[in-house]
Amino acid sequence: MSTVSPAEPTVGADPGVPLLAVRGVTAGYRPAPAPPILDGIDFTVGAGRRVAVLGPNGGGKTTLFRVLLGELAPRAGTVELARAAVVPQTERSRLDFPVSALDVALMGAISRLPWWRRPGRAERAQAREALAAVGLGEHVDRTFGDLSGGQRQRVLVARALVQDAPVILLDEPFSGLDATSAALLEDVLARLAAEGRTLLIATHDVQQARGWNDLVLCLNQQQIAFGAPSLLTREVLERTYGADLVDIDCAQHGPERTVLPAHHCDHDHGHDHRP
Ligand SMILES: Nc1ncnc2c1ncn2[C@@H]1O[C@H](COP(=O)(O)OP(=O)(O)OP(=O)(O)O)[C@@H](O)[C@H]1O
Repeated sequence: MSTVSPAEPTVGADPGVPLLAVRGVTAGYRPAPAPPILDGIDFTVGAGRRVAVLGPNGGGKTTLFRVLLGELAPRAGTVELARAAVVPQTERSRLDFPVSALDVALMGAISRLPWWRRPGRAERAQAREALAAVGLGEHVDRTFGDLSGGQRQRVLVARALVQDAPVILLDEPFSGLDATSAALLEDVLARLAAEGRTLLIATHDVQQARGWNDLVLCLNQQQIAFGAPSLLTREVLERTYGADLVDIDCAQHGPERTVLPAHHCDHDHGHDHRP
């Protein structure tokens, strides 16, 4: 499923009917001859899969998501997907708007409704259901900005559920969450995958990606590798993270886990400790 030759970026195909197919994509913010931000991206993913999208800062994870959402047209190549919803980084959400968790989840209905229809009773019921599905049934009327980071992240997952998209893109959803909040979110994501949704999850946590035992996509402007987490060898991690890779000798990572991206060691800092 994977090779790691730099001259020949990995082309990956997840067996089964693809829900998402990215074929030979090159993309950038400025036209050629400016170098592209992403080059030679080529993978397919079937239903019900979690894909950990790994890469250094500036490696192109968010840019790939923008291409998948149709916000950035590729310079070359094609993207085929039914419909995608995005769960953005919560730090980028406005927290000073006086909106409730229900209001935020309800925003997911707007993209599905014709322009003349405002969300009504059916959509409100759906938003409540989505909030209950992410474990926030008791918090529908709470102000979004007053919720913890983990709760806000789950409200944004509920909004994506209301959009009813088969593919959900999550941009570093675990960033800043403490262990309890991260575990709650992990459970929600595992359930969504079990229901047949495909999740692309940008993360800096290589160990977490290994733990899911699903799929990993390693990006460093080029596609370094795509396939099962077993491909996360030292060589692949070196090519993915380059200078960001550090040798770890702390006991918690075990003797076989001697290299990790630098962010991994920082991921306990700055946590929001409300679940
Ligand atoms: N709107 C933009 N216009 C021009 N360049 C951009 C724009 N957005 C991102 N870039 C550049 O594209 C490159 C890839 O950025 P991107 O945000 O996709 O990386 P990332 O892997 O998501 O990084 P991080 O882990 O830091 O979020 C970076 O060099 C960045 O400066």
